Amino acid sequence: MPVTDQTPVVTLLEGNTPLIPAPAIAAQIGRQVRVLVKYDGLNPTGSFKDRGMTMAISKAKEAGAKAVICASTGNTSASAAAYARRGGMRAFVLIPDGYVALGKLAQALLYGAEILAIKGNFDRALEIVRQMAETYPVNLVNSVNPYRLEGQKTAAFEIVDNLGNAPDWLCIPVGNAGNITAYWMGFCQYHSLGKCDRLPKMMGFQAIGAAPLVTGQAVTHPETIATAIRIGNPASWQKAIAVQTASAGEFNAVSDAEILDAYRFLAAEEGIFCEPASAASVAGLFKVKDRVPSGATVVCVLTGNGLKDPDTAINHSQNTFKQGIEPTLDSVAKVMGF
Ligand SMILES: Cc1ncc(COP(=O)(O)O)c(/C=C/C(=O)C(=O)O)c1O
Repeated sequence: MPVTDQTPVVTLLEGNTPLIPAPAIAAQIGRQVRVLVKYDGLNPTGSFKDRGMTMAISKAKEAGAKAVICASTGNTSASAAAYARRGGMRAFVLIPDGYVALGKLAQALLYGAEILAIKGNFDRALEIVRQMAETYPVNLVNSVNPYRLEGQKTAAFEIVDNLGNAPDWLCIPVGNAGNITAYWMGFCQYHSLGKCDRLPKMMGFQAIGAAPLVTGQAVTHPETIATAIRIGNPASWQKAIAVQTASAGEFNAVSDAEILDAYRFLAAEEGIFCEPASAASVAGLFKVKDRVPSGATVVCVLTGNGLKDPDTAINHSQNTFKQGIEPTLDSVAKVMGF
């Protein structure tokens, strides 16, 4: 890691998230395919961003920064705020007004972020914060900051440490494309250290309404219910293409309906509540399941905790609950069907 004894360590003990076997997903594929999910929603602020933020904020503090800035669809702003405030710095966050999930807004507010909700999307916000960091004394902590990727690559380290090798396939949701780039960095670094004797096929998935890496064209008005990946012009576009080429990987698109089906399946069949964007990795695996080699080991990255987006959970749950039940044993037993 690019740190020295002089680097202050701003940490919330992020990382070391569980790699959970997913037998119900594997059963949908068959052919002795093994599926595990890397549940990075269990990081301190509830998403994988913490891995990169501990590094970016520690290095910003080392450089004497007094303030950091980021554009965000929500998770970056929550994580930047938590770590910057812990590091004694101000955190300015630009978010697309009206398109940030409730939990993420709650976090940014409570962590003390200085929130600027712009009348534009993430891509426009990113353009502005890049100009801000060039003009004013604020340190940019979006994933164009290389220290973010250096932190996020640790998830790949953990997967290899846990499996004893790299998986055959890695399925991951893609927005700004920093995370897929970071995972590949981690697998390659571990491979060069002899910690694994293979590299995974990197399978990136985008929402159909926000899939520039699939179509090859930037999307001016990206739209998807998975607001975390509602991004039309990925900052790490070229790096992601390089990962696709080097890993013989693919970028595929999944519909919002497919994302929501996988989102509900993960919760109701595996007991794992992730946010909609994260479920794109499983929706994508389901979509290409006939092409998974028999006996392969597949890891799907679940990038954010489901609690981040309670509105989508309530509005798109296919579950209901009965109300106004009389508070007696008989009434309850009757409703339960006894
Ligand atoms: C849950 C979740 N899953 C996947 C992604 C895509 O990762 P990248 O491909 O590295 O962008 C994001 C990204 C969110 C932001 O970009 C932000 O928070 O500003 C996310 O929050």
